[in-house]
Amino acid sequence: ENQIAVASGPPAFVSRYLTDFEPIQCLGRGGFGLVFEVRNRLDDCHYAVKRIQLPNSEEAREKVMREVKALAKLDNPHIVRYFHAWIECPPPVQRNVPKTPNYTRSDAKMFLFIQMQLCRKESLREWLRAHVSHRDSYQTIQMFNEIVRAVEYVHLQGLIHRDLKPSNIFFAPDGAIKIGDFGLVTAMAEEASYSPMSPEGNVICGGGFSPFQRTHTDQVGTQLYMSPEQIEGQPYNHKVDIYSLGLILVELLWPLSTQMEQVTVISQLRKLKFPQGFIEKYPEEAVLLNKMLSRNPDERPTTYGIRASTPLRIYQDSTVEIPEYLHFS
Ligand SMILES: Cc1ccc2cc(-c3c(C)ccc(C(=O)c4c(-c5ccccc5)n(C)n(-c5ccccc5)c4=O)c3N)ccc2n1
Repeated sequence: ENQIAVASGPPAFVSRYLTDFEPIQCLGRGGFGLVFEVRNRLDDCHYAVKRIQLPNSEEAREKVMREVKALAKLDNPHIVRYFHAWIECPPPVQRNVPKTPNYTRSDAKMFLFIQMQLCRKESLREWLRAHVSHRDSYQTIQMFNEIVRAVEYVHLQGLIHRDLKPSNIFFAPDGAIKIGDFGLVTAMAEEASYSPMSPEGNVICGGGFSPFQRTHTDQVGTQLYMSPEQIEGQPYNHKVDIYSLGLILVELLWPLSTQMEQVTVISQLRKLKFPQGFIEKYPEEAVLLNKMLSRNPDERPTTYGIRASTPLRIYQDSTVEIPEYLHFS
């Protein structure tokens, strides 16, 4: 007890990310986020870890934490699987900022890490581009049914996805559809000096394009699938997801080979103008889509109404009858 504590300064910072995981490759980067494929050093499994630089404002920070608490509770075969989340506060970095000769600035940043199931490298966006010539309508409707089931689960939790689009729909290693929010904030904020993603100095998110990095063209898609009420800043509800599902259904049924064609067809669909020949080929789907793409959210069906519709009815578990009053409420 006579020991005198020797002041050794603050404890050395130990990054949980660097301790528990070996980075394998960068999967995407944005202004405030990075995603890496990692190998867990203990269980030897590969995961995806998203690092989000927490905003400075307390309100914005609480919003991010609400998102994490909500996603952590989701448990559905068609929603990307959550494993763990934690926060790291690396020591502030002192560096000379060249603006003035003696100016130095410390960077104290907080990072949120989210560990999720690793999906296949291509999203539905890439899948749609790669499967233009041969596309089996039974398979695509089956895929759509899985997406609808996932959205139905989200709605039954009292949540709204708000950003359904092909680049937010991935595939599990076994091929099952997985919805999530695979995006990263795109405004390129100043890269934090502390970058836990490059511990050995050899696995970094280079400045170059990475498969999931959002490009300018990708920005074109940012609002393409968004409901009118969201774009116009009006109050909205879960029916915003139904609008996005309508546009996704058309893209699954009607192959679009270029980004230009995609933007043109979807822009027309937003005015309820279908591509030449679509209504003749898919008359029942067109009836459903006219409701899903209605400007009036109340006219759009619920996910129950979608699953009970003629084009999708055959894909349902026939023992479960969906009551009529749930088709639109
Ligand atoms: C090949 C590949 C590439 C990127 C991946 C990213 C992820 C991923 C990671 C690592 C972390 C989170 C998500 C994700 O879907 C998110 C989700 C989410 C959304 C819907 C369902 C499930 C999760 N949310 C809410 N948020 C979020 C968190 C804080 C603030 C704002 C958004 C997400 O980041 C997410 N999709 C998982 C697997 C990946 N696989």
